[in-house]
Amino acid sequence: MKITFLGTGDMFSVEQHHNSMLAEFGDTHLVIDFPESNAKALKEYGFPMTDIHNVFITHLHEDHINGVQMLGYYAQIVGDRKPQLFIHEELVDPLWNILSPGMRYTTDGERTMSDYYDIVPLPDGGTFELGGVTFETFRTQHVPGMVSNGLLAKPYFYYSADSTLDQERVQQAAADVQLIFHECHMHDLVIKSHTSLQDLQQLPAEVRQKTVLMHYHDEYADADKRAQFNREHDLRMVGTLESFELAV
Ligand SMILES: Nc1ccn([C@@H]2O[C@H](COP(=O)(O)O)[C@@H](O)[C@H]2O)c(=O)n1
Repeated sequence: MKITFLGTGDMFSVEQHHNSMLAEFGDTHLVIDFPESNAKALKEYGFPMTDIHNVFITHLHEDHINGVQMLGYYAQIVGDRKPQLFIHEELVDPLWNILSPGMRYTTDGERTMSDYYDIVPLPDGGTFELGGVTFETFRTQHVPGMVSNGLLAKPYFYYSADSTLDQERVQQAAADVQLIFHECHMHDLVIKSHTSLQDLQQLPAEVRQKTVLMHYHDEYADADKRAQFNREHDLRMVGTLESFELAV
């Protein structure tokens, strides 16, 4: 499995793309979240947007979904196939509420969400399969009351999505995967909906060594700054368009 980060920035990032990850495996792929910055990242990476067929949506903060309208239109107007959207069942209607002002009315009449996307609604803890890989979803501790999901793909990766640290879950998953992709705001303060470096440093050394930090603020858009961080820590930061090869 080849993992490529299409973006690693947080909500306020202007110097790097918003956080999103592409996993390529067998003859298929999955993109986690679809910010508008993915269009540029995919072009830079050389992956045509018309070839994006599978997207998992973690939650509905704008920086994770503000490219979903473009993807739907692009697939229909330039491409020839609707993308599948894997999404928690309680997020389907709220997502259409966000998209519909720009997508309901067309020059060919009214449209619904299923005219643009093949929706795969997932229950709490639901799983889905693509290319022989099972993806297990789980609720994350992001903002109280808000539905937000992470992803576990054994034996490949754990993806925290946006979350405070769920230490028990991370430690349990670490035994089954090669890498833990975990959000980390990298500010020297407490943000109640996100994870700090200090939080992640509480993980055992063998878990930290598998942990890759994503979704951080723009100070670390600078590659030299990340390289210095990576030299000084046992967990490491990933940069936009950086890739990892994960063995079966
Ligand atoms: N510096 C920051 C950045 C974000 N937040 C809170 O995080 C949530 C949005 O994060 P996403 O990346 O999911 O869009 C939201 O609850 C913000 O209030 C913050 O408090 N400080």
